Amino acid sequence: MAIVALGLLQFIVPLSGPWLTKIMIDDVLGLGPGQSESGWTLKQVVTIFALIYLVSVIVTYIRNNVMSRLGNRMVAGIRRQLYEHIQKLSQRFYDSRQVGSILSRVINDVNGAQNLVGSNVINVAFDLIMVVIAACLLFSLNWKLALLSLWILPIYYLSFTNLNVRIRFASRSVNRQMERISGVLVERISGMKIVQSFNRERTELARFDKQSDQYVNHAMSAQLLSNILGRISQTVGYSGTLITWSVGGLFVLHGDMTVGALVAFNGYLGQLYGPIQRFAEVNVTIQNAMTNIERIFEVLDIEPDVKNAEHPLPLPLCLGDIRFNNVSFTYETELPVPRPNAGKPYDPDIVERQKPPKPFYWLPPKTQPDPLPTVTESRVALENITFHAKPGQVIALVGPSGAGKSTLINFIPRFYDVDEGAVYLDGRNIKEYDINDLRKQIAVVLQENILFSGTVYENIAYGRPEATMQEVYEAAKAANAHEFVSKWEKGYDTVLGERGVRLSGGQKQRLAIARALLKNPRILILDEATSALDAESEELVTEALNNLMKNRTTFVIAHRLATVVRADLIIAMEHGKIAQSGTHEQLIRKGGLYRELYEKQLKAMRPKDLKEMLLS
Ligand SMILES: Nc1ncnc2c1ncn2[C@@H]1O[C@H](COP(=O)(O)OP(=O)(O)OP(=O)(O)O)[C@@H](O)[C@H]1O
Repeated sequence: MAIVALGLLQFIVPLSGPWLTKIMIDDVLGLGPGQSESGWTLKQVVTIFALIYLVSVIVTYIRNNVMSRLGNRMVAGIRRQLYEHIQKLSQRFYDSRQVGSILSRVINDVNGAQNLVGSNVINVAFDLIMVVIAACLLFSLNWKLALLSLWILPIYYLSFTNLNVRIRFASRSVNRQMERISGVLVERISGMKIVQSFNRERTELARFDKQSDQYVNHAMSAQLLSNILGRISQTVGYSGTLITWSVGGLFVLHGDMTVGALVAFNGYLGQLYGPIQRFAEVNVTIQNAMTNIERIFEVLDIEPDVKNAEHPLPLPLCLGDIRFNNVSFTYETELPVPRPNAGKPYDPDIVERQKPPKPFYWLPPKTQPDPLPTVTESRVALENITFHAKPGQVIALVGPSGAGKSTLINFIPRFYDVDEGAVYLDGRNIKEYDINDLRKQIAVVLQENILFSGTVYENIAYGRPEATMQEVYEAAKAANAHEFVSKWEKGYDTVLGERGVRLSGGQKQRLAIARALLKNPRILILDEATSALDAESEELVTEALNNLMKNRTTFVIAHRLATVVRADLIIAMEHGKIAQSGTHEQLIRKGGLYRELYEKQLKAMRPKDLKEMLLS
């Protein structure tokens, strides 16, 4: 409201200027008829001019401030909404996108959208009102001259209609190309060790150059079109002014118009053409921002596929009884495909520019972004999985690589939902529970654990920020992490992560175990560390894990025989199916996949570990 009021006030200056000029020339300077009756003095006119200028400066200052605040707040709101939304999306969303490309939407597209929200659109709206008022005033001053100077506007309209759609297409390519650049860049920067160790810097730079060049090409096409539009509107403006001076001059010479009226007419003509030209200039920014907004909505429109039931059941505390009933699951990954008839070999680094379908538009067309063509690649990962984990049991998942072990554990915290069959927790379908409550009961410790930048304390208390210092110490002690943390000068206030202390694999793992312990979950999901740890670390980690597993239903992707042998239920998987299940003794007796795996691992074991395992 305030902006509109201020915007309206701002009209006073440009609109009253030519009118006062007319009074100045015709009445005060005495160049028009009947000047003696109007009674305007030079002092009065100059004072009004001065007042109007002063108001203009103040109003513009306030308006710009209000607008930038509004723009920034709106953009911050959009960014928050986007982040909130992508947090709700399941792993399916993250499977088919690069981190950099998601980042590009949250950072680059939202920034682009700010250009629209920040200033241009509101200015354009005011400018449009200004154009209408200026046109009315032109007609009131001299309708014949007004008609003459307005006839060229359709040229502008048609060029705008036709060039704009092309600018929009080019802008879409600009943003898509930026997304490709971000995708590759984030991947390569996070994997810089690999790039450097394989001496691939030059190749990577060449790839970056290729992507960048394409970005420049797209951006240049958009700017070229915009430049053409700008020059057309400039030509329209100049032609209008030329017509006014030549025909209006004749009117004045024949006494059909006063000098003041002609000058005022030209002033208003400036207010008519000015906004049109301004619009042409900011057009590329606006079109770009519109495509940024399209892309933000593309993400916001993705329906989360893992979501709460309409009336979710609260789950304050669960027993941890888990039953998989005939669960099947297929990964569906969307892969880009070459555009049909593109005529060039497909290059994943390059976004080809799409051309608008029609050569000529009489009306501004509504264009939707053409989705990039993809093929869906399906991979059956699990078939008919049925088993029962009783509260407090340890379930060991074993099997060759790619058998489906990690996929199986993803359904318990609902990182994905099953395609067929169901997972039951304490006798009810897991989908019936409130998803936040469900996740409160589960802790996940993976092989490659992620710690965030922040202090040791913050990392351990990540799942329970309200935990007391004492609770954090106890969790760290049980996880065998207290000793190494307390040796550091700043102890639990030591900053980890990007600009902080780097941790060894074993230390990371123990902090992740402390984080899980503090959460005190009923269900635990573990992906055991493999050979990455040295003997001493492994011993400490194993002890920590044993502490963590006590009295919880534990699913463990087991790499160590000691865990497997002691498990209450061993599930041996192969090609997405359960090949065998039972206890160690049962499965050894039966023979088959499990015994083969067991014997293979037994041979590879260190004598010390073998002794330990047999004694335990
Ligand atoms: N995000 C994904 N998108 C598509 N396919 C996937 C995805 N994750 C896993 N797969 C496929 O599903 C199958 C099972 O994979 P999964 O990771 O569950 O096996 P795993 O037994 O845990 O293997 P590993 O012991 O090597 O970790 C494999 O064929 C794998 O290629």
